Amino acid sequence: MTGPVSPGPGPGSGPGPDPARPAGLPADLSQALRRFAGRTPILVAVDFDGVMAELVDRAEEARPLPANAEALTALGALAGVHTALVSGRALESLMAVATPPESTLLIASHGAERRLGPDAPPLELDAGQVRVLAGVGQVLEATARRYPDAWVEHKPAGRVLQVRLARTPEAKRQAVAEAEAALRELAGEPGMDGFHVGHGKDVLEVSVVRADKGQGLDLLRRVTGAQAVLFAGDDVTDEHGFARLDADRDVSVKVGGGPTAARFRIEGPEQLAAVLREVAAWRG
Ligand SMILES: O=P(O)(O)OC[C@H]1O[C@H](O[C@H]2O[C@H](CO)[C@@H](O)[C@H](O)[C@H]2O)[C@H](O)[C@@H](O)[C@@H]1O
Repeated sequence: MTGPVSPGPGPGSGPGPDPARPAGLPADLSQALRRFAGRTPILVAVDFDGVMAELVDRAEEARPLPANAEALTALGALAGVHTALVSGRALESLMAVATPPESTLLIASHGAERRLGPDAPPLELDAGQVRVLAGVGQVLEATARRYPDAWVEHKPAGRVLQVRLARTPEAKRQAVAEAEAALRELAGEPGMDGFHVGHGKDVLEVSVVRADKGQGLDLLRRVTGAQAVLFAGDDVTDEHGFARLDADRDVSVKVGGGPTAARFRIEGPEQLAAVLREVAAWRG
């Protein structure tokens, strides 16, 4: 394993701005990216919805902003840089909307599914998990039927109540509250308590496999041998990832508003490419 590489010229080290470095990021983030880029190997891990891509009404219609996709692909081509998408989406759905290059490592279903090489072993559920998943699906479908434009997304290990299109904010809250109450009842039935409930942006997620993005990042750090990790995410589920980062050597970036443990913040997906390009520029 090699040590930190020479950081090269940067802010304050010359008479003017470095022409190779894109302008526009806050100075403290820029400096953190410079330190991050000076380690080898590094891992750049990015959430998909709300980070690589703008949020849209129908999950299957989300696409990465072209500038983000180009910048992540370019980073992944650099020596000593690993790239990853770390998403709550099912692996198949993530691959369909993100169309990442083969070199991009994929953590999907919040960590329950992964593609770390040419073959991604399929997620296998035991009979008990299959039964619980069916029960969860019935509960969420019953709720969705009562709310026009609510629908249920299927994943190999979970079901998601999608309420983004529900008519009013009150209808969204009520649909989620009803589903939670019905799930509590389900958990009281014999052998049916093996599920985990999480919240996201206009979604109620239920999984029969316990996994989170923090575990996903730990795994990526292990398999890549990364000396430092950058993780950018926008949702509450990404806080599990931020919590696993080291304040000194890693870089955590919250995308958009809301409380967070991340050290840095950018306004939205349209600012991500600048972050990625800056890492590439500091790597030289
Ligand atoms: O971890 P992520 O990559 O951010 O995935 C989290 C969830 O993303 C999807 O839902 C979100 O994006 C949809 C499309 O923009 C949007 O309609 C929805 O309201 C968002 O919550 C996906 O459908 C979920 O399964 C993921 O868990």
